[in-house]
Amino acid sequence: MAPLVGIIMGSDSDLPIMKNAIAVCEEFGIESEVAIVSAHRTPERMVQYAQLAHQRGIKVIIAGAGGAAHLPGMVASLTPLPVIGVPVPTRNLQGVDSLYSILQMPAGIPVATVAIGNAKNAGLLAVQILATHQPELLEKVQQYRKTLCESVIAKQAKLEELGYEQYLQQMP
Ligand SMILES: Nc1c(C(=O)O)ncn1[C@@H]1O[C@H](COP(=O)(O)O)[C@@H](O)[C@H]1O
Repeated sequence: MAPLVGIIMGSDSDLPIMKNAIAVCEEFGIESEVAIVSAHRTPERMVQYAQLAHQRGIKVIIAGAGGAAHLPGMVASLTPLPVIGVPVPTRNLQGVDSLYSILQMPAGIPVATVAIGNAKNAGLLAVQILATHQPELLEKVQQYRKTLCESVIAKQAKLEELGYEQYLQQMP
C-alpha cells in the first residue's frame, strides 16, 4: 500500500527521536515512509520531496530537525499538506533552538509543532488527522484514549494500595 505519512528528518542522528513517530504509525496500522531530507545539506532533494509528496498520495508530513531547524518550515512552504514539526533535542541548547526555529512561523505557512523530542505526539496527531476520514481509525484512536485512561486508574489503585513510599520503590 502507498504510504500515507511521510516521516522526514534532517539527519540520521534524529532517528532515535523520530523512531517514536514511526512506531505510532505502525501501532495504528498506518503505512509510513521514512527519509533523511535536509533543507541545508540536500536543498534540491528537499524541494523535490515537498513538492511531490501530495502527488504520491502522502496525506501528512512529519518533519523532525535539530538546531537551526529550518526543514519543517521550508517543507511547509512547498507543500499543501499539513506539516507536523518535531523539535529534536540538542546538546548545547537542549532543543530550545529547534523549538523556536520550528514554532515561530509567519502567518500563512503553519507548522503544527509538538513539544521538544515528542515525536510520539507527532505520530498521534498524524493518525488523528487521517482518522477524520477513516471511521475505523477513529475508533482505534478512541480505544487508545480508553487504554490511557484505564492505565491512570490502575496506577491510582496501586498508589492507594501501596502508599506513596512503596509505590516509589517499585517504579522503574
Ligand atoms: N536542522 C537540520 C537541517 C535542516 O533544517 O534542514 N538539516 C539538518 N539539521 C540538523 O542538524 C542536526 C545535526 O545533524 P548531524 O548529527 O548530521 O550533524 C540534526 O538534528 C539535524 O536535524
